[in-house]
Amino acid sequence: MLPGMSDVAGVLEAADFAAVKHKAQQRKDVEKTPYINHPIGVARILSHEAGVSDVTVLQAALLHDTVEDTNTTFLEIEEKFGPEVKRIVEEVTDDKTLPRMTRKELQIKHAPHCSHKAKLVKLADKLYNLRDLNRSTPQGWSETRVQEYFQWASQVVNGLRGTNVVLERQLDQLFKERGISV
Ligand SMILES: Nc1nc2c(ncn2[C@@H]2O[C@H](COP(=O)(O)OP(=O)(O)O)[C@@H](OP(=O)(O)OP(=O)(O)O)[C@H]2O)c(=O)[nH]1
Ligand SMILES: [Mn+2]
Repeated sequence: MLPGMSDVAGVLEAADFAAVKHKAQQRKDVEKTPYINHPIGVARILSHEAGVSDVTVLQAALLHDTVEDTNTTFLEIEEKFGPEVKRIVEEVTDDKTLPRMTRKELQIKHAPHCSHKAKLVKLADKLYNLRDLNRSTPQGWSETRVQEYFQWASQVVNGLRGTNVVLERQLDQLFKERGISV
């Protein structure tokens, strides 16, 4: 964030940056929802539900999929938003050069070692994606694949516990509805 920039301006700067980066992308649902709805929704869960007001966390939430899913580099994030935001985004970024199963296993393995701020972003990301799965099934996903995503997400969330009571309670309710014991 540039020196002298207010908190509100800094958050809007991240929202604008993410919107530009994700502009050609859509969600996997039938309506082809603009991808930017997801990072904005994740930041909103943190501010409106989890009670998070830390600007670096809200910025990282807005930016959390830019490196993973667009041509954005960590250097770009660091130069524009500083080392702390860059570090959080780095912690929540999967290495897309790895096979999908490996990436999924690594998320379970790495979750307990994330910083508190990265854990907040990861919890809100999972909560948004699980609610989204309940709202609309992504194109090409079977009911089994949806259930497997819930199962996997519960394992990641188990490594993120003790971070935010509200988010964890919301997630536990969704797992319970799917018959997943946590
Ligand atoms: N539920 C849902 N997810 C969608 C939709 N469109 C895109 N996604 C994204 O798809 C990812 C989950 O799909 P997977 O097949 O499991 O993972 P992959 O894309 O990384 O291979 C999530 O990425 P992510 O945010 O990076 O989270 P993560 O699950 O990879 O940690 C999620 O944001 C949609 O319509 N519904
Ligand atoms: Mn995400």
